Amino acid sequence: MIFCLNPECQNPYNADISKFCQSCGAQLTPLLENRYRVVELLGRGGFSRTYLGEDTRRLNTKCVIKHFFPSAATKINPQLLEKSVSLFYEEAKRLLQLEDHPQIPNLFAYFEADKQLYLVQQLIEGRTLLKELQEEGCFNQSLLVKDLLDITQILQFIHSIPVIHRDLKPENIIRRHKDGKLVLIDFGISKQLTGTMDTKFGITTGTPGYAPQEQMLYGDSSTSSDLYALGATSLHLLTGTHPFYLYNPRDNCWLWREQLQVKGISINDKLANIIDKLLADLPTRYKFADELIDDLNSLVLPQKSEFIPQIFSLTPLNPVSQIKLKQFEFEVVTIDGLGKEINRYSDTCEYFSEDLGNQLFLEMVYISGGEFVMGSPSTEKDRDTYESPQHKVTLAPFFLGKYPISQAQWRAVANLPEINCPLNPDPAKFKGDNRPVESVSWQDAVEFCARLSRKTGKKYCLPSEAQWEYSCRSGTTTPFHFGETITADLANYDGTYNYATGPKGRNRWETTPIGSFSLANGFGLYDMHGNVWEWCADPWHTNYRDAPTDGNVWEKGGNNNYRVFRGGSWHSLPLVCRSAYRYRYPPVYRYNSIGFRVAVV
Ligand SMILES: Nc1ncnc2c1ncn2[C@@H]1O[C@H](COP(=O)(O)OP(=O)(O)OP(=O)(O)O)[C@@H](O)[C@H]1O
Repeated sequence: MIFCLNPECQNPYNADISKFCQSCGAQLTPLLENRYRVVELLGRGGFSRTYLGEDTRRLNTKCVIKHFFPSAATKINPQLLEKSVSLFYEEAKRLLQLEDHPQIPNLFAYFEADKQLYLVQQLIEGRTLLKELQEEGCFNQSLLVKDLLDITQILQFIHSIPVIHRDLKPENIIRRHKDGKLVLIDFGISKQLTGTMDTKFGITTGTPGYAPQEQMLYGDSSTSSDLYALGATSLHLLTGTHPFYLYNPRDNCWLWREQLQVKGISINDKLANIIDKLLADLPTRYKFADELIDDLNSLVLPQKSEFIPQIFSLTPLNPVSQIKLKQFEFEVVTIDGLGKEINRYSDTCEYFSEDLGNQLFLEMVYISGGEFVMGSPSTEKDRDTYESPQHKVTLAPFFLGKYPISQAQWRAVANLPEINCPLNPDPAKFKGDNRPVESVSWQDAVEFCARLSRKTGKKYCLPSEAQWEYSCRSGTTTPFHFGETITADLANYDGTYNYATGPKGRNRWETTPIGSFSLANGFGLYDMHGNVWEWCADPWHTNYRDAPTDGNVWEKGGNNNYRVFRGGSWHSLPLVCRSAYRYRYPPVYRYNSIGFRVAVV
């Protein structure tokens, strides 16, 4: 069977031998790119058709083929057409960028054939939540809470990039048959948040009923708008009524409680409050996924168990104060706001080398103590409230890894006897002995430090947030240790986006060997911006109010369900690579963008 790709064709199924469609006469293409066979139509959207396909070079495994097909009105408007093409390309880019998450389809291919654009992605075998609702009826409370938690964790991941989905609704969530997990699809109007990007796309701004007003009317979207759409999705699943019909725009109020009453459905007050907060106006709405996760967890886990790290405690047998230090030379560069080099100098620092065996060494740089201002000023572009208030911190001297831990170093330590938990000796996605290790959780990193401490008799640990920021800034007060901006020639991040007035560059789509940029910061440390995020020891605090001023790990009042990481990664926007930027994940999460470097105190 050959499927006719003419979107207007009324009867697209043709016999295998046909060259032209027996219904519309269009020329037939048996295999796209000599590889992908279209089998049937799955759906049609604003500017594309989605087909079920087969990959003939992978034993005819099923896949999803999206065909860019703008409407007639779009085709005759060059500006609109150009924007639609770029959105289609962005969808492919987004899938590639997010493929690390198991609940987002992988991108298989993006290509042009016969002057038409196609995107091929992983088929998620399952049922959309809309279909499930239509076939099984309204969701009960406990299923809804479980599903909300699952989706919110996916949102937490995409928001950390930061990407906004902008079209969350039951049609775009599939429950995967094989494991019951939810998968988020259709990144067709998703948006990468950058401080410099125009928020008005001018094409499509979400689905009425699900997208909040600020997104529908002004094209403004944020992490909060996806959470609003999640609230509207909950209402649909709970009541079986499209959220469009549950809102009274004249009186600006929701009617979902009335609807539940009519249907004789009652829900827990806490869940009702969560839904209210998801659908609230901007200032009072949930802003971040993890606030919602905490509230949902309190519904499913009445006695919430916090993750208590078992940190290996040891009195150093081999205090670093007795180690004879060596010196190394390094080069430092400063750039102006346009990314042009304005200063280059050489300097020296002291360090010691830890012998890991087999000619493998871990270089630890001496960081002299001192005072610095932690956090970003309110004038810093794209800064977040998390980074405030700025406060003075005075630190004692310590040692910090010259580079993030490499895969060879990881393997050497992972093969040492276990202390608290097993370690995968080869977890990284981007293989290479000299590339940074990634796909390791905070818990794994703590175990690494414990094993290394036992082997060496020194007290290895993750740096505190204060130690990390002090080290990264190395005396600078600018957004990056390089200066007012950053360029893709100096660090590994998504250089197709720029910071402030800095230039755009390339996106490498993978980690780079540690130290490959050959430029250090003022303390002799490499790769502090980009390459891999680096776990810090601290639990999460939403701002620096009451933060300690001695640079130690800030345990008190912290949320142990999250641990902080810093510095940005190979797929980060430059704004999140800033010295002051901070983010967090549960201590058990592993992603191919997160690694760590170690400290010795
Ligand atoms: N990766 C996938 N796995 C399984 N089914 C999919 C996948 N992607 C899309 N589908 C199915 O195809 C339908 C249409 O796909 P999709 O939502 O991506 O496009 P659309 O809504 O038609 O287009 P637009 O991007 O314009 O919104 C979905 O509702 C879903 O049923």
